[in-house]
Amino acid sequence: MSVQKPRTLFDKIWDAHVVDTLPDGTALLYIDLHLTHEVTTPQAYDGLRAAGRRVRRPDATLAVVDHNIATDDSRRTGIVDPESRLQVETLEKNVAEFGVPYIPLLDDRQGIVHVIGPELGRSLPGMTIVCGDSHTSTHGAMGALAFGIGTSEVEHVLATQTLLQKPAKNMKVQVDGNLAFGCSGKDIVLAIIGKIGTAGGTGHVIEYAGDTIRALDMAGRMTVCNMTIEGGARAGMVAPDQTTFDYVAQTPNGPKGETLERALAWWKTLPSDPGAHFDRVVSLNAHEIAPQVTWGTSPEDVLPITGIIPNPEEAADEARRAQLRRMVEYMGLTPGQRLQELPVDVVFIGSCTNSRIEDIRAAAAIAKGRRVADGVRAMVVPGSGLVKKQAEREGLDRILREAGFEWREAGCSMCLGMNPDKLTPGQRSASTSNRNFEGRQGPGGRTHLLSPAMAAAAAVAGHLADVRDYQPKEALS
Ligand SMILES: CC(C)[C@H](C(=O)O)[C@@H](O)C(=O)O
Ligand code: SF4
Repeated sequence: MSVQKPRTLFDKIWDAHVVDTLPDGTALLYIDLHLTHEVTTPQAYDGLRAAGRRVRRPDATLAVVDHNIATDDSRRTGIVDPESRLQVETLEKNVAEFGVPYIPLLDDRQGIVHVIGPELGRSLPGMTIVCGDSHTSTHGAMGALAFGIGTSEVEHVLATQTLLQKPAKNMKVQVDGNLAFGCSGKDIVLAIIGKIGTAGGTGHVIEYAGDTIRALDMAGRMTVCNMTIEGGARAGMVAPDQTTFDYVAQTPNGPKGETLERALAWWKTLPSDPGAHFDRVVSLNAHEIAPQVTWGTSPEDVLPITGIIPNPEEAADEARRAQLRRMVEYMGLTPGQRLQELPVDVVFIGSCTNSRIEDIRAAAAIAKGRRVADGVRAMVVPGSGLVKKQAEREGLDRILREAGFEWREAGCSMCLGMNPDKLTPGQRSASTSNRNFEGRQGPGGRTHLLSPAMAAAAAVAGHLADVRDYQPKEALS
């Protein structure tokens, strides 16, 4: 009798989706869900049109607009910027022509593609999920194999519902122990990237394991998987468990009844087998994680909030010294300065990393009974219309507005400079997004990445602050 080799979660999903394998190991994978947005689809549809092809499975494809749209009332009267307007109009024309389901801008379900997939119950355990967007790794939190693809691959998936993929190596990131007050999924993933570096996951799919990960809610797991891509890995995933199943059961479009029962029977077989081989294992102790904040222009340049700006001259080699000098200069910093002394101009709570209801609750808990500091612009941008409605039902919008935060409509917003929400040159932001390279939030803008609770603390303090000094004053409700 042959005994099957123990397999990882990644191996199992991969094996279940292989249509064919080439001698070099490259596989043609079946794709269960193709999420799409306005930025990376125009050429793909042009390609289909030129070849006279149709979309193979519109029912397994979903389109939404998120990057190029305004997050204030102006969205109701049309997009002002001609380039952004063209992107959105092009998507609308393409989905109509090819019969692809589309969530329009003014629909309640509209939102950031990586928020709405799980929320609607479209991103499910065991699936292969792709999108022409690097942060597709977010959906791995569902126990799915989810990764970003390029525009030519978008065309390939639209036409065939399959994708060519080289096999990846397995990496396990094991996090154990209780998280301290003020720490969240964001602090975990920033600490991981600080440890492994932005190239640390190259060629690997990361499975997050350990009791700290198990204790995270789905939003926390999505935050961790979301930033996996910033650690260089191809995808991040968390094995599905009761937390996942309970989440799926309450989604509007997830499987129900007997279909759900059958799905559950398979989903429960997905977690990595005991003894499954991981090419690399990295371990972290949650007790050692303090609230994190990036100081430089890469997510790996991260420190506990109690840290000080490093001195570039102390770096080991000239290349790193030059890099650090440039970062210190661009970010307008002085070596030896305490992170907590840095005044912020803008606080952005949003993005596919941290715009779910749990993130907004975390920010509101710190903001309640406090005021945004004078001269600080603080904005909260829910990840979807449904998150926004839920927050409003809970009265979180009122708490945040009373504290002086702007309460906006769903979209990518100030995560990237592709819509009216931008930093102006020299502005410093505390941002719950995932990228901090030069100009990411607008030309000349300076970004510090942190968690929603830390962002709210910065907003009320007027400078980067330790959320542990800003314990909630009152319960949320
Ligand atoms: C516009 C899109 C292609 C891009 C990505 O792939 O990540 C964007 O979402 C981002 O976060 O920079
Ligand atoms: S919120 Fe930011 S990271 Fe996420 S998809 Fe939009 S632009 Fe990309």
